[in-house]
Amino acid sequence: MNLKNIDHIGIAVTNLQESLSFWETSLGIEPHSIEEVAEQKLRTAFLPVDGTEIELLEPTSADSSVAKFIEKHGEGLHHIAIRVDDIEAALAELKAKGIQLIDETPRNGAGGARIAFVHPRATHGVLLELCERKQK
Ligand SMILES: C[C@@H](C(=O)O)C(=O)SCCNC(=O)CCNC(=O)[C@H](O)C(C)(C)COP(=O)(O)OP(=O)(O)OC[C@H]1O[C@@H](n2cnc3c(N)ncnc32)[C@H](O)[C@@H]1OP(=O)(O)O
Ligand SMILES: [Co+2]
Repeated sequence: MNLKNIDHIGIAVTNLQESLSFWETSLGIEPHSIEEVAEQKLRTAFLPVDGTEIELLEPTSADSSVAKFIEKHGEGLHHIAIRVDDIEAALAELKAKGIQLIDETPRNGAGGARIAFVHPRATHGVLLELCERKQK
């Protein structure tokens, strides 16, 4: 499988503005994009950190998976995203190996990315996102 860099690290937050103000005022990192991703029922902000990014995730609905996560675990680290060249090929390879996938076909992510998740049970406790994007 042709894995690239850690594309981003997702952090679940209850209030995007308050969380952003920490990253901006304390660390001096500005978001390069803030976007609502309707399909995932959330709003995201992407903050660049030397070749990778922090993705803040604020749920926009009580039945969003991020809302459920915060309800159970509180705010905090939610997923790690690894960039791949060819997401269909990566998913086919994992499926052939019998790995438990959440998405067998890609969904729409932020910034035009195509994304798919591997179940935390398969990865020993980490929600893993595969992410294909044209450019960054
Ligand atoms: C915008 C986009 C982008 O980057 O472009 C994004 O990032 S979207 C990011 C937000 N979207 C997503 O996360 C979509 C994919 N996620 C999902 O489908 C769901 O959240 C699941 C991961 C399947 C969890 O579903 P649900 O909460 O209904 O199940 P559950 O609570 O019974 O959890 C099943 C088991 O997984 C664990 N679990 C749940 N969420 C976890 C997480 N984020 N990291 C690690 N473990 C996690 C639970 O503790 C539980 O463990 P035990 O079995 O040991 O009790
Ligand atoms: Co993500």
